[in-house]
Amino acid sequence: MDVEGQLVPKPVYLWGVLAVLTLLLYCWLLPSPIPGIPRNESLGILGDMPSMLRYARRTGEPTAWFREQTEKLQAPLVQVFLRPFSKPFLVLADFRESQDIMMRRKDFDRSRFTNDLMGGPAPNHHIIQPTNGVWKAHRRLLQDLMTPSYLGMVGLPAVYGSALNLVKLWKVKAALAQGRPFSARGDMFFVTLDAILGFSFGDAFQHSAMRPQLDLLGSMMSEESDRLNREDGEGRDVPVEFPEAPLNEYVDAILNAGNILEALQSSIVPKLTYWWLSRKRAYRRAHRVKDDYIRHELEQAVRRLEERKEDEEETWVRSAVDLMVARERKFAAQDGRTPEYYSGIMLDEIFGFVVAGHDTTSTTLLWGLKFLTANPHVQVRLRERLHAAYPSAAAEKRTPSMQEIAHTTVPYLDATVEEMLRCAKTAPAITREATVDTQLLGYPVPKGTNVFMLSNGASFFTPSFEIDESKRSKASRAAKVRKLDESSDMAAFAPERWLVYQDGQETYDATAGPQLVFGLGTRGCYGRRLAYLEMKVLVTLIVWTFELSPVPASLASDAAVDGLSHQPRECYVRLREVV
Ligand code: HEM
Repeated sequence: MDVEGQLVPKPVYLWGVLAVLTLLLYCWLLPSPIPGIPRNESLGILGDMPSMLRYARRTGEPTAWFREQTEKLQAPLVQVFLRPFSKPFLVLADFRESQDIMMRRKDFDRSRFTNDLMGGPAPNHHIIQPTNGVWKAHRRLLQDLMTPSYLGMVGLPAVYGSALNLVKLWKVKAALAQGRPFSARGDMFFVTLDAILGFSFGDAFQHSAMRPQLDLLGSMMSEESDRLNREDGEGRDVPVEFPEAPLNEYVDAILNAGNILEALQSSIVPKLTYWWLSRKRAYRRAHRVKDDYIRHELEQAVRRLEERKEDEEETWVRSAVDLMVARERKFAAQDGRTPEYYSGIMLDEIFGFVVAGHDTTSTTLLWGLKFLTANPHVQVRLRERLHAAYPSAAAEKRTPSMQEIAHTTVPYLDATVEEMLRCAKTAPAITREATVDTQLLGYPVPKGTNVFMLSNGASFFTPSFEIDESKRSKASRAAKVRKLDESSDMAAFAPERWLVYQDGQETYDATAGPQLVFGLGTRGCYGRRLAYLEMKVLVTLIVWTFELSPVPASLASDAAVDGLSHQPRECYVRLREVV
């Protein structure tokens, strides 16, 4: 006993209580795993976050970190802890199970993760909605935009026109570069931008990104070419750096308003990051200019619509915006309300086309150029098939016309584009959220758990993990899924994996390999048909017109960076005209 008759002095007692409380708090904050699902052991309260951030800083590819966890833990389903004090995220590396979740299961839906990302910049876009009445109402406005007839009427001219501009630009660049390589990044960015803006706003769209590039380079004199070659070094392998014309201010604003997504994508607290970034003057300005511009395009479309009679067919429609205002008028009449042509929904859905459809397509094409450059035999085979498919164009030494392309099927082209999409890993992970307590591969999955389904590892580029059939869902077991051939080199770029031969005929088979780049099921990519169209037209015109000659190894690295999509760090081409 001490002098005051206490067993333990008061300060010591208080320190003890504090220590116990701290310990309890620490234990409470520690990651609470889902029983049984493999994970990294001995994690602190920050979970896997430090490891993931270190990896992301070192490589620029956080999505590869996810793949590495499945490889390290040797399991098709693992759990990781990525946000402070939050539930685990599941990582699934199995094509068949991912297909099942997206195509058959009702207990998984759009993840709130998407809302964290897009909810700030585009709060009225359907991508953030669960599959409910609101989502359906938005999609009703866009209905038919991706039908073959609409794509033929609006999508194809927009894509073909911008592809022709690319060919023109590259002819000029090939002549100026005199056999030296140059970066294709800006050109792919511009050509896909024109395609999606032409699709969204129609042929009245004034602000092409490609035309100023053409004007700028077209005006360069031959002395300029000598200067470019002299200044940049004499070696055949030293890349030429071409000047780039600035973008129109509206186009620039649309892109800048979308660029914020890159910062949100890499943030561990995206909502807070959005709150902070959206206060910056540059962002507020870009957002305002972008909205003003879209409103202006909507006004033009409403004017065109009002020049039409009420009951007229939609044959006048020349852009996504035209179709949307026509639909809005129709639905408003059906519902007995005034049309809301300039609502946040209209603005965000149109903005969404550009954001969702531009970077993704441009990135996939950049990878595609790298794959073609590294695989000259694929170029040769594809060019042969194209010449056989368009004999008149080949005989007349001209580019295949838009109509010829629209009405011809070239299986080897389809296979090449599909293989580009697989190997590019443009969207290396698709996310879904459990809407109820459920099960995955035999493990309990609490409601609200997010699952990242990978397309950059096992069952895509390396053989699938062994999975006990009894652990799969009933629907998965019942579905007659084809066992994919995993005996060939899965990591290789080989369009042939998508081809089958029937009666000696080469045929493209979209189910012959694993593909998740567009997601799947009801919530799969809305714009995939437009993306295929763009890729087919651009790959056709590029391979028809140019040989993509090898570039030095120092310009051909596979390094990538995860932004809005999984982008190559560099993409150089060396062009030789072949028509
Ligand atoms: C190579 C090009 C493209 C890739 C790789 C791509 C990829 C994706 C992916 C992975 C998703 C999420 C799918 C899911 O959760 O299951 C998605 C959704 C979406 N994409 Fe694409 N996309 C591409 C082109 C386009 C284009 C050209 C457009 C528009 C014109 C577009 C519009 C959309 C929209 C609106 C959604 C949301 C669908 C919904 O939530 O219901 N995408 N895309």
